[in-house]
Amino acid sequence: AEDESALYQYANLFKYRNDASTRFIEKTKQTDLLTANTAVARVFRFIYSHAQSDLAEYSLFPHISEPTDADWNTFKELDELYYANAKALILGFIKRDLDKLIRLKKEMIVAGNKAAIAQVSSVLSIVYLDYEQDSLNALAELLYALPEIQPNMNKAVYGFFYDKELVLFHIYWILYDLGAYESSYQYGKAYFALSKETSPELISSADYFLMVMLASQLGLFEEAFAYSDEFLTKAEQGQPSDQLYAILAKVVVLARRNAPGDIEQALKLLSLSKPDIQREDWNAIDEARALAVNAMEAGLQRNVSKAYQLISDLKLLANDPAEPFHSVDTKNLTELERFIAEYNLDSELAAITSLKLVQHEHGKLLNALNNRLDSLGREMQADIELVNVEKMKAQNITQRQAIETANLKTIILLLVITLVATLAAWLFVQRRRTHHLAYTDPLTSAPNRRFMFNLLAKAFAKPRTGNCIALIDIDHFKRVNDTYGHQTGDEVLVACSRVIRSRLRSTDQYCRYGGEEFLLLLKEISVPKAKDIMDDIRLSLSGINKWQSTSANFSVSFSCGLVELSQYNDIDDAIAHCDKLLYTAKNKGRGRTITTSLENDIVVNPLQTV
Ligand SMILES: Nc1nc2c(ncn2[C@@H]2O[C@H](COP(=O)(O)OP(=O)(O)OP(=O)(O)O)[C@@H](O)[C@H]2O)c(=O)[nH]1
Repeated sequence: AEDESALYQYANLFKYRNDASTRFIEKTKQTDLLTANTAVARVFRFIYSHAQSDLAEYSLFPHISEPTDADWNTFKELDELYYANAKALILGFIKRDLDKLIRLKKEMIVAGNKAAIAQVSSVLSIVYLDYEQDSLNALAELLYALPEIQPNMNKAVYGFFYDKELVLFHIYWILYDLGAYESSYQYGKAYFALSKETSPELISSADYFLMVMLASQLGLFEEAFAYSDEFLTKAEQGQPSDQLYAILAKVVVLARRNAPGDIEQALKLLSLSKPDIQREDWNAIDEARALAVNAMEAGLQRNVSKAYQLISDLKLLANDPAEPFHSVDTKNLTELERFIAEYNLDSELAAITSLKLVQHEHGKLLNALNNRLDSLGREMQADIELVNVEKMKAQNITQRQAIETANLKTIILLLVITLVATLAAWLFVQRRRTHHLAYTDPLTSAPNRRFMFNLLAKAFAKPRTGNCIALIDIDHFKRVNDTYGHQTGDEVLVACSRVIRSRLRSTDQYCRYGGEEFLLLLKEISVPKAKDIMDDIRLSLSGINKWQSTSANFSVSFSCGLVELSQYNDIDDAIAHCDKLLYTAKNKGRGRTITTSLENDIVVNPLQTV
């Protein structure tokens, strides 16, 4: 007969499954796992035989085969949660059958068993993470599981049941890997807070290191120092490499805070932690320690090339399979490298500015992602309700087989689509921004010379009859600056650009050509018509006499040279002649347009009150 208390005892063995065979067998002998002929025992024997291949030798049942559907049905009726876990472990880690695992999750959704769904989701997340290298889907599953998964209150079944600490831990690291540092820090905080209560021994040195790096990077120095001090204390009982990283982490916090005396203290910490024995006696750890300490020292002293060299030597050492390093070392080293780069960018204002720009966009992208993620965790209830509605509908029309839980797939798909779309949008914005910066005048938002020359080159490439260019220069602009100040001068330039833009036809183009000069390209137009447009612009501009930066009322005019392109061999000739005509316009009293064919000019509105 099936026995519920046996379940607990079998699950209890999970944590010994990788121990030496004798110890594991000794533990199993304290239960009836090796002798019971029940469905549950068969399932557990199958699970444990995977890690302990000689299990059959000790069992009454020398043939250990995969549980049958009948076994699973019996198991499920006995306890749904244990059933879901056992099956998920087999499908996820022994069979590695992702499709069946997803089907198991759907089965639990149909059953409305939240605890079981959370467990299957957790197993799914690890499968995505470890076997599929798919951290996004892993993240989706973890966030899905998070609201319903329980903290590790019962260490006896640790491992067989996934706990909230583990889920938070994975979210913390995945978000960090995705570059979502702020969210990573938030989940890290939750992970630390919970684990300190339930299982502080499971918080690793790498967890601490990252937490200190994240807090300090986010400027949360109080928290950073708190984590750093805990790390130092904990590292005292740890490996020499733990102690080293604890010191390096503290150095980073000091350097990032950079209060008076911080750098000195950081350098002192570094010099104290250099290996003190003779170089000939160094082992790999000493070597690594010296490299790391010297790299940080060089970084703090702004000797960047030396720092990078040392870090790269260190990475070589850490990647050497012969040496006793963890894989996390490489991750930690990347963090250190990032810190040194960031610290030394200080002197390069330009680089920092552009970096900030990028980070700003990056921030927006991550916000979008974070928002999507926040809502994901709350989807489980919706899924269950949806399935219930579907189930009722299906019962009504006696089509029970048509219960679809496509919603699950939709969530994950949506997440991926959102991410890809925001990434694409971000890249697009970046490209647009670069393009915009390269081709736009920042003051007037008019296209710049470079942009115009591209267009002019094209205008010259085609038969160019009927295309005109006009060069505009604001009259007595220096006086505007001298009388009302540069800010007002700027305002006039912006107004002028705006008027030009509003008066041009859609086929025309213009640019800010120089200080107070604008160059216009007017397509398929006669010289007199083009001149009309210029007069129209001048008239509109003369109507503007109120300014934000001054209470004075005045308006400005401009002089203009205008030519038709077909008369010239290249752009330079055309512009040079245009400039000459502009000069003539200035000499003739300003406020007019001079063309080759038309010498008549109307003074519309010379500068009135300046
Ligand atoms: N406020 C402001 N002034 C600028 C800018 N670019 C150039 N200037 C000023 O524009 C003025 C141009 O003056 P000038 O070329 O001497 O000629 P003008 O005063 O316009 O007189 P005419 O062209 O002879 O009518 C200079 O004083 C420049 O400092 C700008 O972006 N903002």
